[in-house]
Amino acid sequence: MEASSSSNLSRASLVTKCFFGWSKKQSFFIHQQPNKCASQMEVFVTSRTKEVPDIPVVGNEKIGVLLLNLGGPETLEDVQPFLFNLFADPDIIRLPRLFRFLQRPLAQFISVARAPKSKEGYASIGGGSPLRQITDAQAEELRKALCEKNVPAKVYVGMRYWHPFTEEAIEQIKRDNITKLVVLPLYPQFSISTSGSSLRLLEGLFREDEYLINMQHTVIPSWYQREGYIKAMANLIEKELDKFDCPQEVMIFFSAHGVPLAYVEEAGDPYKAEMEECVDLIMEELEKRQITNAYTLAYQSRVGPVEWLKPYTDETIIELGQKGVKSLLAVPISFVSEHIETLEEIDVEYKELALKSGIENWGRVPALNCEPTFITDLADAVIESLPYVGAMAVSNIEARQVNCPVMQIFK
Ligand SMILES: C=CC1=C(C)c2cc3[nH]c(cc4nc(cc5[nH]c(cc1n2)c(C)c5CCC(=O)O)C(CCC(=O)O)=C4C)c(C)c3C=C
Ligand SMILES: [Fe+2]
Repeated sequence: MEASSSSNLSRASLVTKCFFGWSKKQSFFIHQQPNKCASQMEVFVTSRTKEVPDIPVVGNEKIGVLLLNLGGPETLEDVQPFLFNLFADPDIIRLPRLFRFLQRPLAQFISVARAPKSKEGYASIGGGSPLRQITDAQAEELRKALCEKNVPAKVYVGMRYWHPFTEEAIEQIKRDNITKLVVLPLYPQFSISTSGSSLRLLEGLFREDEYLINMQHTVIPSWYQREGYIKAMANLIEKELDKFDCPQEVMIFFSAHGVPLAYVEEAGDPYKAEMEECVDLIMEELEKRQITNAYTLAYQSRVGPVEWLKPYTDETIIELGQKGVKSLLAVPISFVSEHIETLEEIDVEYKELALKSGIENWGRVPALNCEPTFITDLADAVIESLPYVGAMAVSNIEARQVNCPVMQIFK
């Protein structure tokens, strides 16, 4: 497994390089904004991190942690410009170099076409994404956990497609004169389309900026293997299983956000391999607790006409119903916060489909959000990465698997 994911990684870096290269236009200015007043547009650091006026100093160092996340529309008015930012990302719609000039017109077209359906979804979960609020809360809990472990640090939130944008967090990091930075994508498993996209953006920002290029930093590329994270997931699953009348008869249904198949098969995205290993590790942890339920992994949320990772969640639910499975526990596995795809797609659409397909008992494991074991583990991940701050990885393969500087991820 390790050897094959290593070769995938080196292939990934080659293919992403030749497909995308780097475009300066990709940075800050691509973000589309709805018509907002200036004061709204200027908000960029989380309100919670703002409440901490002084940056803690350790020796001569000011430590920062940058949490990278996707971002989500906060109002229905934000939905179309948020979708534009998402589809304008060459790591989301991968066009051959020759057709790159079509990226933004295509993003405009797709975002306008998709907005009504997407708005319906956001309307049904209260009119916007909870992602900013949850990520801010995670940042604050992480700051407290680090402080309790005697590592005072300021925690920043940088979103890829909506406020607070990564570029804005970086500007604040510079204003705060942070001297050591740990970059932590809030995605347990690495995908070109998520952590990869955010890190590519950072790479461009660092390359162009004298302060950043000299700032000591490290990246934690993926962390699904961490014991604390695995235990936190197992705890949540165990607790939800106990709510069923016959817990041992429940099928544990891991549902991960999909990616187009070509990401894995052509671009060498390690996402599928990391996802499968992650599920194995969680099941091993459950087995240690004498929980030996049947389980399966499927992929949800596909968009557009191309083939995505299979099996698809909806088709698998129907098949399980046909096979006579009566109890299902859905486990969202690729993302650590509640979001539209847990609150709407799983809780409403898939639940309805399951009940129609003959499944009688349905449950869903909540996202980790600010679960204390999880936050403590994130704090440990940050602390363990500190010795790597400023250190170079030996190879670019190593750079995608261990802590390393941004510049080495796509080397
Ligand atoms: C690990 C998680 C995610 C992967 C991998 C991922 C890939 C991916 N996503 C799209 C298209 C869309 N994603 C949308 C929302 C969305 N995606 C993720 C996570 C992953 N995406 C999250 C957490 C969210 C929701 C944020 C929120 O507002 O709560 C959307 C918008 C919603 C919708 O219209 O359905 C789109 C579109 C692609 C194309 C892709 C891989 C190439
Ligand atoms: Fe997505």
